[in-house]
Amino acid sequence: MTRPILIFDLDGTLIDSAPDIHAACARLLEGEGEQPLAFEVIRSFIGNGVPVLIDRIIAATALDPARKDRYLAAFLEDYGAHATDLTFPYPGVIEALDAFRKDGFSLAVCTNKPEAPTLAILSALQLEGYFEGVVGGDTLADRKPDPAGLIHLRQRLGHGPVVFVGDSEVDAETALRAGVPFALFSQGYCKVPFSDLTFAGQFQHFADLRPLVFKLLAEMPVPARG
Ligand SMILES: O=C(O)COP(=O)(O)O
Ligand SMILES: [Mg+2]
Repeated sequence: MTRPILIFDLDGTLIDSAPDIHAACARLLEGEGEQPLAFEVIRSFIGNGVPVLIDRIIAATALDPARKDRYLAAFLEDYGAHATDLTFPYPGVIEALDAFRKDGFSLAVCTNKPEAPTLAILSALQLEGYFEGVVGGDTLADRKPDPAGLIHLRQRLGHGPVVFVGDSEVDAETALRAGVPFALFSQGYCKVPFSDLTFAGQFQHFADLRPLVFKLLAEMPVPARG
C-alpha cells in the first residue's frame, strides 16, 4: 500500500525558533548601531524566508536597503552559529513523530528557512532521523507559498496521500495551491486571523495531531484505479 506522507513546516510548527531569530536580529541591529526590534515584531516577520525577514527589518529601521546583501550574509553567519541556543521542539513533537513513524508515515519538512540552517537545526535537536525529505527556502527555484516544495516531496516519497502541517498564512496558501489538506497548528507565528485562512483542521497541542491526521486521510477521495 502507498505510504501516507506527512509534511511539516519548521518555524512556529515543529520548533519554537523565534527566540533565536530575534536574538540574531538584535545582534545584527546592534552591530549597525540600531536599537533591537521587539520580540513580537520579529516573530511577525517570520514565515516568508530570511531575505523577506531582512526586507522587513530594513523597512522598520534606518538600515540602508542598498546594503541588504551584507545584512543577509551577516545574519545567516550569526544565526547559523546560534540557531539552537534558545530553540526547542514544541511540547509533544517528538512523541508525535515517533507515533507517526510507527504508523508507517513518510515524514518530511517543507520550510522557508534556508536548507543549511534547517539541516543543522534538525541535527542539533536530534530530529533529522525522522525525515525522509527536507525542502528549504533555497532548495528549489520557488519557495512557499509556491506549491513546488509539497509537489516535489510527494513525488519523491512515493505519491501517497499528503497532509501538510503548518502554522501560518503562507502554509495555508501553499497547501491550497498544492491541493493538499492543511492542518493548522494554532500556537505558531500566524500573522492573520484564522478566519482568513483555508484549513481542514486545527490543533493546539501535538498530542491532538494524530487523530486529526487520520480524520483528514479518511476524508480523502480514494484515487481512481486505471
Ligand atoms: O521564514 C522563515 O525563514 C521560515 O519559516 P517557516 O519554517 O515557517 O517556513
Ligand atoms: Mg512556520
